[in-house]
Amino acid sequence: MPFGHSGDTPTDDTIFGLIANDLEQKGYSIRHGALPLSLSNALLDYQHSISQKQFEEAGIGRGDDFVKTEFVRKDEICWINGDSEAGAAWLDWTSNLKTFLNRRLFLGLFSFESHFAHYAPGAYYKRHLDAFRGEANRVLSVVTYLNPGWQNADGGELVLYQDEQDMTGIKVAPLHGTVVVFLSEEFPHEVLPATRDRYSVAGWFRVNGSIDNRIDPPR
Ligand SMILES: O=C(O)CCC(=O)C(=O)O
Ligand SMILES: [Fe+2]
Repeated sequence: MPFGHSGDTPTDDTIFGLIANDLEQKGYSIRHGALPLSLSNALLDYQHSISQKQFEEAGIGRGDDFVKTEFVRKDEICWINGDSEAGAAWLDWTSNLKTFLNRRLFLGLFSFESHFAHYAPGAYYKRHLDAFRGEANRVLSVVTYLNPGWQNADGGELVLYQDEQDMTGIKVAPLHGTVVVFLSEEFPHEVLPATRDRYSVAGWFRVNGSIDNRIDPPR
């Protein structure tokens, strides 16, 4: 059981229950230590093993609308498929989360896409929403962080704003194993620059957006 739980760590269903309650009450959830440590470690090891050329500069939009906008974001990304053991275990964990949330909250989540992200020192992602034109079927965003030993002075916080008017937001340090989940269309957010490399996985659950009998075409 390579990515299982040791005796006194909470089970996935306990964590999923807490996330579901948060989503029901607030529309977002911030849970430290929610990702099993063995899975966080495996994802971090795997991310370090991916060669630089497999990472791409991140852009905005998809298909013909895709643009690289340095002004908006400066991270590098690598999409996750199930080919690696760590990637498969992550997709398994998020699939279980999806099933749990669909049962509890009737969200109708259908598919999931996710990528590793690397923010070099000074990199950022300006305030944005995750669901925009052509991607209105992104329903739920999930982010987890892979940064053992992160200090407050390292910066790199996610700032989650309650709505378009909120200019203060809630700051979340990108601590190893912290999981943040929020409704993609409701919460503007940004990533502040850090003084060290910042590693994460960002993903999105979508409802079924089938077009022309192509089932929920991916990005
Ligand atoms: O890394 C984070 O904290 C958030 C990343 C993000 O907002 C995104 O990739 O859309
Ligand atoms: Fe985002």
